Amino acid sequence: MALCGKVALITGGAQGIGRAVAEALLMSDCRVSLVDLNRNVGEESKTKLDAEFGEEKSLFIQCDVTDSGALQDAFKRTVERFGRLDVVINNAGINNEKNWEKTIQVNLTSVIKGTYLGLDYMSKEHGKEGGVIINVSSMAAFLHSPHQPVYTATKHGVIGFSRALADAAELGNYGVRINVLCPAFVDTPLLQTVSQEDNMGKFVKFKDDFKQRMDKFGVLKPSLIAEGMMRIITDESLNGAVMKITSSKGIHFHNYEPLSA
Ligand SMILES: NC(=O)C1=CN([C@@H]2O[C@H](COP(=O)(O)OP(=O)(O)OC[C@H]3O[C@@H](n4cnc5c(N)ncnc54)[C@H](O)[C@@H]3O)[C@@H](O)[C@H]2O)C=CC1
Ligand SMILES: CCCCCC(=O)/C=C/[C@H]1C=CC(=O)[C@@H]1CCCCCCC(=O)O
Repeated sequence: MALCGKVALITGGAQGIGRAVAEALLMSDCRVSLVDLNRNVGEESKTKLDAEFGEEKSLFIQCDVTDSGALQDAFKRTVERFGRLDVVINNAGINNEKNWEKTIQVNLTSVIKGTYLGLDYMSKEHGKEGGVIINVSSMAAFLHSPHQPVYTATKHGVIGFSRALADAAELGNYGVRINVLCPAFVDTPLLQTVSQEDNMGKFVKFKDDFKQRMDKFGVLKPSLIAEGMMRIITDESLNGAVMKITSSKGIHFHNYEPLSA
């Protein structure tokens, strides 16, 4: 997909990985809609992006992705402002094993809703021009840990849902590619929550083990994750792909055994 003039909606776009991919897209002359719960950080990011790229290139929408109406409105406002939608990145995520129901709502339920909204605005089944959806999972879906059982479950779910829907998109000729990105540890505020009891609950007692894994596996820069996302967006051969990004192997893909006859 050539990005000049295209439009991307990024949930959780105010900081961290979402902010990094927003910058990468803007540098490719794509316009971006930052959808985020955090109004203060979102408006700060918008101000900085305006200074670098011009205020007409981006939009910040304060939105809780677990509020279905607000999420629908964010998609509607994005298309009203920019006239089209080509890329959806369902990136917003939390790490809360105490309020684990909330973790499921943000990390999985809202990713499903954001994916279906993306199809509403991009799929040829609705007379649209096609596009690409990236759903953000985690390497926790491949190397689980005792620290985050529900977070891990949500990230597994993102992979299963996305790969199944990618098959449907191909069979149904939606013209929309649906792919998954699984980063290992990334240097963002989210990573700091692993030592907080408010987030980890009883699993906070395992924080030393978690930190040992961070030391062992390394911590990635958000810009590398953005690079992986740009590859998914621009490589139109990718549908149902699961990109993994680790310190040891960099950007690579998970290989699934073909279905046995
Ligand atoms: N940081 C890491 O080590 C890794 C992160 N990931 C995933 O990457 C994605 C982005 O995470 P980071 O950038 O690291 O986190 P972050 O905490 O820096 O950014 C997440 C953004 O999502 C927003 N957000 C949270 N709940 C929301 C809601 N209900 N509605 C709208 N926005 C909401 C936050 O306000 C924040 O701006 C998440 O899905 C996370 O699970 C995956 C693997 C590793
Ligand atoms: C608080 C959210 C941040 C955690 C997200 C995440 O990806 C965690 C993954 C780890 C949980 C237990 C593990 O051991 C996972 C490590 C994943 C790194 C795997 C790297 C493998 C390699 O470099 O070959």
